[in-house]
Amino acid sequence: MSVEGNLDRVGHRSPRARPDTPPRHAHSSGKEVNILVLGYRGVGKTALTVRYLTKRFIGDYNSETEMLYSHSTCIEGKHLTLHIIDTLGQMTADDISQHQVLWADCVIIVFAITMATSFQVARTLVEYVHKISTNRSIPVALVANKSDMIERKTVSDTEISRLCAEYNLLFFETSASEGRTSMNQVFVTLAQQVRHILKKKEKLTRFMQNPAVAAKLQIQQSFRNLAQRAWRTRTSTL
Ligand SMILES: Nc1nc2c(ncn2[C@@H]2O[C@H](COP(=O)(O)OP(=O)(O)OP(=O)(O)O)[C@@H](O)[C@H]2O)c(=O)[nH]1
Repeated sequence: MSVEGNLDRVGHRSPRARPDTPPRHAHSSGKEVNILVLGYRGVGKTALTVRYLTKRFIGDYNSETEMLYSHSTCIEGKHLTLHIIDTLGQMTADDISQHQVLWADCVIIVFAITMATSFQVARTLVEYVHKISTNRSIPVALVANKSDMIERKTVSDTEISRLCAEYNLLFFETSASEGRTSMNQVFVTLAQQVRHILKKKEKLTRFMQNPAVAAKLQIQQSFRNLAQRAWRTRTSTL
């Protein structure tokens, strides 16, 4: 297998095993990005992951094992390691591991434009990921794969747009069999988004740690406490 960058296949699981404890890679460290690939069976999760990593479309993939890949790359001039879990196809949200969603810095949800069921499952997966990750904003990409089979398309653009708008999803149309550029866009855009979110968080932390800001926040809090105490005294005397 020809390999782009430094691809290290670090592990795989036994047939249809549920990996409850994904490997620990530093969460949002800025140097490592954890990417989870979800979607109904046969939509092309492996094909598009392998296409991104190796530039190749093999056509026939082993569906019995879940893979974890570690891939070194350079994005916006920074060296990053992408850890990618290519999951076994999900039939319902019950097939997703909550631990994997919590492990992920970003999620790719794939459906095939030729398979209406895969879009319905994608919606369920989007809802599940949204529910599990409410406290941290993680970028989620919806990927419409098999765009080379446009004549057999059964999912409407209106449905897709509605879902993307509802959950603020990034949207990509891809064909693992026809080209690699679109795969690059998916993985690179997500990694960039993760880095931007991290940068914003770091900026906010630095701002909050500034002594002048801390003092100002403390004064504001004291005023708030005073106001609350005064309100409590007034209501208890009424
Ligand atoms: N025409 C076309 N076929 C594709 C494309 N992507 C994947 N396939 C084919 O679709 C089939 C399923 O692809 P996989 O990558 O194994 O799909 P998967 O989602 O990983 O499947 P599971 O592991 O069973 O969940 C294979 O026969 C692929 O060759 C695509 O973009 N276009």
